[in-house]
Amino acid sequence: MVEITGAILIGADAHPASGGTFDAVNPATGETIAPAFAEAGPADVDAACALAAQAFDSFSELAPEARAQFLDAVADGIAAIGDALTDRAMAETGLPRPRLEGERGRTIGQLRLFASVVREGAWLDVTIDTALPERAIPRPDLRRRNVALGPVAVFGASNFPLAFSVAGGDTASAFAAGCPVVVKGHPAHPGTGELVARAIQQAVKACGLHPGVFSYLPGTTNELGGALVADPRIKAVGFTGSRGGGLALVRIAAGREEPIPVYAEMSSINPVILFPEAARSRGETLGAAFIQSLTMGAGQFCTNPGLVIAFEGSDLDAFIASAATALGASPAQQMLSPAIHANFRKGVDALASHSAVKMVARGLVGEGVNQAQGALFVADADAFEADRALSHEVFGSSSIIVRIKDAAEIAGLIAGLEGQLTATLLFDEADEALVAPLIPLLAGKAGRILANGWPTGVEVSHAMVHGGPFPATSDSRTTSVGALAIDRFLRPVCYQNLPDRLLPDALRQDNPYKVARRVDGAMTKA
Ligand SMILES: NC(=O)c1ccc[n+]([C@@H]2O[C@H](COP(=O)([O-])OP(=O)(O)OC[C@H]3O[C@@H](n4cnc5c(N)ncnc54)[C@H](O)[C@@H]3O)[C@@H](O)[C@H]2O)c1
Ligand SMILES: O=CCCC(=O)C(=O)O
Repeated sequence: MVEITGAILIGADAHPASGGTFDAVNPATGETIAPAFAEAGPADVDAACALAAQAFDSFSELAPEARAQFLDAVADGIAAIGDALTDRAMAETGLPRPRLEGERGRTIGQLRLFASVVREGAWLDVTIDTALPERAIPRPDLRRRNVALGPVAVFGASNFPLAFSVAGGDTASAFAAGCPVVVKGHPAHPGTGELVARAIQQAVKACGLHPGVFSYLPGTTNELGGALVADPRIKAVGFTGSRGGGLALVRIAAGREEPIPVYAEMSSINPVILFPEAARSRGETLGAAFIQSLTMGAGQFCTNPGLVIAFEGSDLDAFIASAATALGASPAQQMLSPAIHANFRKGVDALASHSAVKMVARGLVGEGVNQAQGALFVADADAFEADRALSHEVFGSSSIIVRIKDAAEIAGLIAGLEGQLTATLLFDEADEALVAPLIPLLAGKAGRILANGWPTGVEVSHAMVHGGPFPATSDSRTTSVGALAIDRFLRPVCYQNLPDRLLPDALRQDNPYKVARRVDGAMTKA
């Protein structure tokens, strides 16, 4: 059984606290959970980054099969922790067991997906333009492959303590690319973080890798995160969390002597557009389904549907009545931390006291501390457009329904929105003439467009995009979930006229990795 000691894990070592400590807190009781956790400091950042830099050359040039085996070993290690992991995560986050078991499965599946991506080799993007010495202007032999960027700093998210944390999508995709990782642990689940970090540490050892491939820095301070991003040996950053936190890291990264990319996933209200025929034919059913999505995980999903745009009238009234009934009967839910609960309360109170907004339902009041009582509001389109604050994310189960008079208003509302992770269209066939012209507009605003579904519940797959224009992310060209996430940590290098014996294995004539290649413009099979 893996023990939680509160240590800082740097490479193969575990360092007890030498400076301050902090406590894990059970958000359901407010009680601290032992042990005390070491606050990592600047010397730990320095040591972790130095080791990561030393590990880079060997890890980044590892054969794909060996790196895939490492990812599989991390997955196996997390599975082997068993109930101790979900028990600790429940105590630290207040999330229910089935949710955490599902999230553990997703985390393990995500690591295995990246193992398969690494094995398949398309990420290398091997491209060969053979020499044309007889051409009027001779062409040299040109061979391109992708290489890893360098050590990556990962900031675990509070709301997915497994799938978006220590061994979450950022870490898995950085490892897959060949980048050592230094994780700044989220202070709301330090014990969960340490259990996973120790599983990674063991996988590094079992696979015979350089210990600097992974380090774990627990801590509460902004200084710790800032120092990590500022360290010159870090070459990219993965982050999921608040807009303020993400932007602070973007600024630090941009202000370095060598600026580096920050892939921050921050804030989204995930607009849903309800079309007239769908509202007429199944408004009541949709109202109840909306509340299920809204209240999933106490609304602490970045994909939470925080805005519904719908045509005013009796069908919308039926949708609202059904949603209000469902929300009115929905129990209060535990939130992740006192700070997140306080933020939620502040956001809901601001909407509740807004003169142009009407509250139509609240969820049931909770018994314990840090419980989210869902909230549903209605406003008219002109009021919504007049105050940008109404379109800011309220992290938790709060949503606003915006009434429009006609279809002409939708384009203006969409244009006024900030960038989003998702945009959802609820329509029947008879609505399609209204839907079609909006699809290009939504593609300009969001990373994923859904038809007749709900945005919560992200599939981890090859085609998934969990990204979008600012402030959904700080870089809309990519995704933090799914196979494409590996591209964030790669860069292309072209080798011109190198003799075969000096080429990296991926580019050699005999194709030792057996990967598909583009040769003289045409794809060849592996
Ligand atoms: N949209 C989302 O997916 C999402 C997810 C989680 C949290 N949030 C929002 O963020 C709020 C706070 O939650 P959180 O603690 O998870 O996010 P956070 O952004 O406050 O913290 C995330 C991580 O970044 C670090 N960090 C934050 N600000 C920093 C700074 N200025 N410099 C260096 N490091 C910094 C923190 O220590 C932590 O490790 C929530 O109430 C919610 O509003 C949004
Ligand atoms: O909170 C961000 C991720 C949301 C997600 O992964 C999901 O909806 O499944």
